[in-house]
Amino acid sequence: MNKLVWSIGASDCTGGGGIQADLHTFKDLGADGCSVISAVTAQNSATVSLVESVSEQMFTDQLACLTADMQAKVIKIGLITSVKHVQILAEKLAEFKQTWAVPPFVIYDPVAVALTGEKMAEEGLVELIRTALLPCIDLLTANAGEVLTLSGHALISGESLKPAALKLISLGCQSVLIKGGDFELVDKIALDYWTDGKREIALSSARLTRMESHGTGGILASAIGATIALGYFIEDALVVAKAYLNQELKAAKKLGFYGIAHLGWPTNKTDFPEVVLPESKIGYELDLPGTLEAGPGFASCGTLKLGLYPVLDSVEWLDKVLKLGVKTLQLRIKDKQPEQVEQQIIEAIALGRKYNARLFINDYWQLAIKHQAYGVHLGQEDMDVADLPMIADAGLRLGLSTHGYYEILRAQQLKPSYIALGHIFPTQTKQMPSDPQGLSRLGKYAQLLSDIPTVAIGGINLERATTVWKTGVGSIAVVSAITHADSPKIAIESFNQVIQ
Ligand SMILES: Cc1ncc(COP(=O)(O)OP(=O)(O)O)c(N)n1
Ligand SMILES: Cc1ncsc1CCOP(=O)(O)O
Ligand SMILES: [Mg+2]
Repeated sequence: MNKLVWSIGASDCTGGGGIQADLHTFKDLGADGCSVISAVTAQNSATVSLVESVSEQMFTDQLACLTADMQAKVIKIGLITSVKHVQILAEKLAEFKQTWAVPPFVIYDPVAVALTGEKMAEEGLVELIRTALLPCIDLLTANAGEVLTLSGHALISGESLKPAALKLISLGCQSVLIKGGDFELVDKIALDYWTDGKREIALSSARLTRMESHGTGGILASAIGATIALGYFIEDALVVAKAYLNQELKAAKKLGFYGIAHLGWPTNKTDFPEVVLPESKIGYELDLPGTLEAGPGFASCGTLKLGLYPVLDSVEWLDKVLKLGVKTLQLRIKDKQPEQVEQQIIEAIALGRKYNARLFINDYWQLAIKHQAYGVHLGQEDMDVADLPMIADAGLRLGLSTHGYYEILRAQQLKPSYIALGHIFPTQTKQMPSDPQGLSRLGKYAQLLSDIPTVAIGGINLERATTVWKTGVGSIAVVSAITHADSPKIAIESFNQVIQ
């Protein structure tokens, strides 16, 4: 897999920022890195004493040499001090996007654009960045000063973030992350806001500072780049990068000057940000769309380990597996009108009660409430339309599907009864819009969710069950491994031997 990130920017002799910190971050997160140096800086914590741009020829040749060897999956741009370099870059990025088999994802962290006229930037640079560079950018990561310089919008309140980001998008970049590292809209909270003009994401973390804070924005952008190069969606990359930076900032406190600990992939749940829900104080201030709100949570399943979890499409199948001792199961009937499934739901619930089993109803949450089911399972799209407080008030358990870090953190805020993680392997049972996540990601998610029941789903069969179980996940959900088995009885017994 190509997981190459190019860092285009300046050398920072402290190693705390610039190309040095970028390459270190890529490697630390498991991506590969190359660099194109635009300028060399002599600086320390007190001053930037000299900045020298490299020649146009040197800048162009570095790009040409790298292109000849291997195209980048992600290009991360940092400090660019020369008008000529911006022109070359804009031309080259347009060419890469048109001619490469896989167009690169381009991130721009507009270091020092707020310092025009000083050592870091030539006259006319900002205007050219606005008109020529921004249209080539997939993700602009900007702090308050950079937002002001590039968009003319001052960030004075939560409400001011969205118009500023939309202004930047109107200049041509595909999406914007406004970083809250250098301004505080909410007491003691570092709030990051992302939008592509359609979706919006806000992430909050306790504000952390370090002795020498230059370079943190670049590290965040590099961590996003590395994570995207590894194949994560943008929303997951934002979450992982913020967790990575939090981890670094905490450790750097102990390291002192320029301290960047580079502690690898973040796994500690206290480093991960909270997803801001629309119905929350900050959500209102940001005017986030949607109705999700953190309530008191859903009834508990009484155990962290839900064990083998067959997902079945008829009452006959439920009856068969209940007789074989299954204790967690789901009725999943797709694409029928409620009146067509109500009788089966009634019978399923009665069977679940008879066998004292944890029976979840997929999708039909109103019928599940009406007939007092043990629980409901909902997907991401279902969550937007279902009345979650009503499900909680009725005392039903709730299981939620998730497909990555961002959805997991958002689901966690809702305090569901379990979180499903999928799909893990290729599956024939359902058309999935994304690639399978694999065991390594499953292990990372399971580690993060050690205090809530987790369920792995998608393409899990007997051969794969042992490695899945070793990730620490609390349950294995299966469809075809039971319904296509020569003997469902032997299949269930064999799964139960793995899941102890
Ligand atoms: C245990 C479990 N995990 C995931 C799913 C998938 O739910 P959803 O995303 O709502 O998709 P459909 O099942 O409705 O197609 C599930 N059903 N059960
Ligand atoms: C419903 C669902 N959601 C994610 S994968 C999946 C199907 C799992 O079926 P199988 O166990 O046959 O791969
Ligand atoms: Mg569903």
